Amino acid sequence: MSQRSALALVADIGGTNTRVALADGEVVRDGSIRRYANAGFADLETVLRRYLDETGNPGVSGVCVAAAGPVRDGVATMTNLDWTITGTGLTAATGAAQTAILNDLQAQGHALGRIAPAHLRQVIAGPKKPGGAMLVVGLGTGMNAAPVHETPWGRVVAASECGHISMPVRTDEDHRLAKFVAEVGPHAHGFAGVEDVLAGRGLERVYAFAAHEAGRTADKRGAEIMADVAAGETLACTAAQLYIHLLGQELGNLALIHLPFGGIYLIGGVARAMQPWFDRMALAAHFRDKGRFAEFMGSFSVEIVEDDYAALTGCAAYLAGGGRG
Ligand SMILES: Nc1ncnc2c1ncn2[C@@H]1O[C@H](COP(=O)(O)OP(=O)(O)OP(=O)(O)O)[C@@H](O)[C@H]1O
Repeated sequence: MSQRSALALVADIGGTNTRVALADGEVVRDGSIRRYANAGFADLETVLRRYLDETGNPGVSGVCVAAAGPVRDGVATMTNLDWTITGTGLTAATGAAQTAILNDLQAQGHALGRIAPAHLRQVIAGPKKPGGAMLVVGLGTGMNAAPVHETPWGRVVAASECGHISMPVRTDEDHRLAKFVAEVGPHAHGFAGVEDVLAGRGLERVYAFAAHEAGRTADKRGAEIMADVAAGETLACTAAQLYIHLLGQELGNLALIHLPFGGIYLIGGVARAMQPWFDRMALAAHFRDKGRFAEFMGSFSVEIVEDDYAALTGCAAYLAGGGRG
């Protein structure tokens, strides 16, 4: 990839929703963003063709997509959706010769520094070192994270699949939850990964576990659980407290692995839904609960990104920068 695109198509493909836009160089065109529910489409190519039809078929010379799944040898496999994305498919759907496929968290990493301050809200206070490493953590249909490093050769955003490492286990209750998630709860698959407790369905599993512990059976969707939390319903509050304990633990683990002194950024639908409860349910205390490293944990700032379209900005920046990093 060496050419710069005049007009590019950018897309963020989550497990539930796909957002599509046009970009002039590194700037997402005002008013061009459209959102599609994946359930209504057979594949990404159909979504992109629909978008281009709806926008009068503007010629695009480049396309960059951010996919919620691993990208290997230029092919993305969606983790929570039966779609595979290839450069050939993108060219066939859009006519663009220049294609790039990123993991969605990598795209989010390329957006950092380009997000309007009004879309950022600090949820754990701490210093932010200019030029320091940063970390993006996504809590949506899936969970993942990507470290962001500024180098003399430009920005490098490393891909990972850290949503599929073991969930944090600190207390006896966490042990029981891990066993429940791996063996008993909804969608049990013999393993209790971070995504299994922290993504959208993760919150629902944590709620099912709280019910199980109370000798009940309960099955509720995330938005219903959060409405119950707002209403002060005991089971939902117990689940939210456990969720925030796990989130704090895991964010602390990731901070110690990557040392993001430039800031930690939370994105995704579940992060935004949970955010009003972070202070009341002591996210910062759980984050800093690292024994003799408790004070050190004060070196990190955590912010929520309230812009649901930041990955599109990241795709545009990546493509305009020549597709490196
Ligand atoms: N108010 C809410 N309370 C709890 N969970 C919610 C709420 N709103 C959305 N969610 C959950 O957020 C998830 C969707 O988040 P988001 O829109 O960030 O997903 P996505 O971009 O499609 O997913 P991903 O990129 O992680 O695959 C779903 O699991 C949904 O259940």
